[in-house]
Amino acid sequence: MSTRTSWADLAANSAAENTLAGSSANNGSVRTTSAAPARSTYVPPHLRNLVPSSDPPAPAYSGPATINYRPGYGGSRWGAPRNDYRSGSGGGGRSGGWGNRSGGWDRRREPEVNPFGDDDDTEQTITEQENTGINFDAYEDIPVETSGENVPPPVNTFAEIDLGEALNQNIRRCKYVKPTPVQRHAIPISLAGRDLMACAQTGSGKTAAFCFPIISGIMKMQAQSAQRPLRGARTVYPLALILSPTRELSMQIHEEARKFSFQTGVKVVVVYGGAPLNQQLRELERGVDIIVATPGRLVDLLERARVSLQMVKYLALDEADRMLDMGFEPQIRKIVEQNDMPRPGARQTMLFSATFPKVIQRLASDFLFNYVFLAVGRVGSSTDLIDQRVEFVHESDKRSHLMDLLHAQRANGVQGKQALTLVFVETKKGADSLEHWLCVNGFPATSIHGDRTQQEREQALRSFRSGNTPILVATDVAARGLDIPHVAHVVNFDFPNDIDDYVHRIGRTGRAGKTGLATAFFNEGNASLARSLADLMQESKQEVPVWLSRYSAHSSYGGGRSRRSGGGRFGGRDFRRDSSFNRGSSDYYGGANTSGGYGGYGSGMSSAWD
Ligand SMILES: Nc1ncnc2c1ncn2[C@@H]1O[C@H](COP(=O)(O)OP(=O)(O)OP(=O)(O)O)[C@@H](O)[C@H]1O
Repeated sequence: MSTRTSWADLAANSAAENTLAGSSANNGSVRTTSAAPARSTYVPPHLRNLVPSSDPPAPAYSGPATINYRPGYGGSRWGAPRNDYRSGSGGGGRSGGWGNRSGGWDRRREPEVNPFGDDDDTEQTITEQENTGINFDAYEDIPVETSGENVPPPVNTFAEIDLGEALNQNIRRCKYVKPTPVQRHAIPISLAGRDLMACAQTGSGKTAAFCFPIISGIMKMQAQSAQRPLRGARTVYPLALILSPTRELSMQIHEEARKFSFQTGVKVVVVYGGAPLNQQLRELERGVDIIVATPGRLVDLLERARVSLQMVKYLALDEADRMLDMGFEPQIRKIVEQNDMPRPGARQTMLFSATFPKVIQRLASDFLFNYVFLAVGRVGSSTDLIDQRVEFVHESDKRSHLMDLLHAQRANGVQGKQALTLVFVETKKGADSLEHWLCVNGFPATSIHGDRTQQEREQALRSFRSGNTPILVATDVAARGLDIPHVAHVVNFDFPNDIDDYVHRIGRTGRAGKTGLATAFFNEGNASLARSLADLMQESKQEVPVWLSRYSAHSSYGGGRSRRSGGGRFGGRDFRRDSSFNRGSSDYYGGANTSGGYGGYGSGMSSAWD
């Protein structure tokens, strides 16, 4: 089943929806369950959150509930202003109104920090503007494809979905007036218990699309007083696992999930490499329902038997194509297949990304059971909210060209806290060197890459995010997922080796209905990507320079673009519909079926474009 994504018409109803969302959620399963006849296992509301989510008693602890990753470290190493921004920010502020509610994940031990109130006022105001001034109508014409058996229909409003009152409250606090297209489709599919492979453009709200069903599902489990097994003294048993490829993205997902789960009784903990393990262990010991993790640190915790995946009901892979490419696949298989995690079908699996090459789709189907494929927009396409420019620049001219761009920006008043510039380079050394050069030339810059310490990486991001250092030079470590308001310009100083990386990089701007600018420096060295780039630009209604068309005419698909082929204009996105994968591929399906039928494409499968 499929419908055209059309939610601009909902704008007029948004106020009514805000009201309705609350009342609808009152019918949610939390209440329903507590009123159910079988009361032998009834736990009074005031004790429900005392059912520990990990066995050992909490250690004495008086600090904040969140990991402090905001040390007072300067932004740039090269003389740009040092920033101690937010040094005075603390709790309080915006807890009024909700402070009396009886939620909270573990009130015995410490009060739940209000994630809506612990940032300074400036950022709060920015967030509100972000979401209320949002131009999601820009997505109105995006085609949506769903395929799979009995696909649950999309919703038009949050009020139509039974997410639970506490979560609905948080959605209102986030100022999310209506669901984005991917949310409209993905949330009902996940709430119906179906596995999902979802592809939607950068900045289109995928995080909430997988977080909401997980949080809502755990709230229901808690209301049913679902007990976790007796366990080893220090092992924790999360109910959901969210994996992401970078530390910073995991931290961001954690922050988002904490907001969404505020006062729901659902506890979210993040674990990632480069930060002290002990601190993360202590956090886990205080209780965890949802664990957000980078693969390496999670493997470490599994090997130490500090985390068991035995109780995992929900598995979400953000940036799923990256998680399953050659770099990460062995670790993901180890986590998902070689530990005690329930098999596909016994858990619910959700895979999300803006890009999903077919080879990776095929691999991913190992992890899924009778799943729904959802594509909002063309798989791997970029949003036309991003104004894409490509300039032919020889290697030796790149710096002076960048300088010209930055001077022009300055002259046009496009700079400062409201207009951040993100510059992507290929190598860590290149990032250091360009950062230095920019600073020396009067453009405050900082950098993020894999050779910087975690503290430095986080400080660089903070300094950029706050606008104190309005230029960030980055390797691909910052290419995916990061949601930084006010990134006005993404510069591909070095063109990436894969067109999908280009899609993710430019997707750091033009998010959530806002417009953005992306400039790429292109030269002979990138010729193999000319066709992929020209196609991508055309798809997103961009003007393709004549010289690029000429390059494109002489090049074959490269850098992953060929993976997009196979299908008509809007067809062939779900690899199961692609004849090259189906014809003569009985081995593949046979193999999958013998191991439990994962990924099969049942006879009742349907697919449609609107
Ligand atoms: N329903 C909504 N209404 C308003 N804003 C929303 C809504 N859903 C998400 N957002 C905002 O949109 C922005 C982008 O969301 P998100 O980071 O989840 O995008 P994404 O699709 O995961 O992007 P990427 O592919 O880059 O990872 C965030 O700032 C988020 O708060």
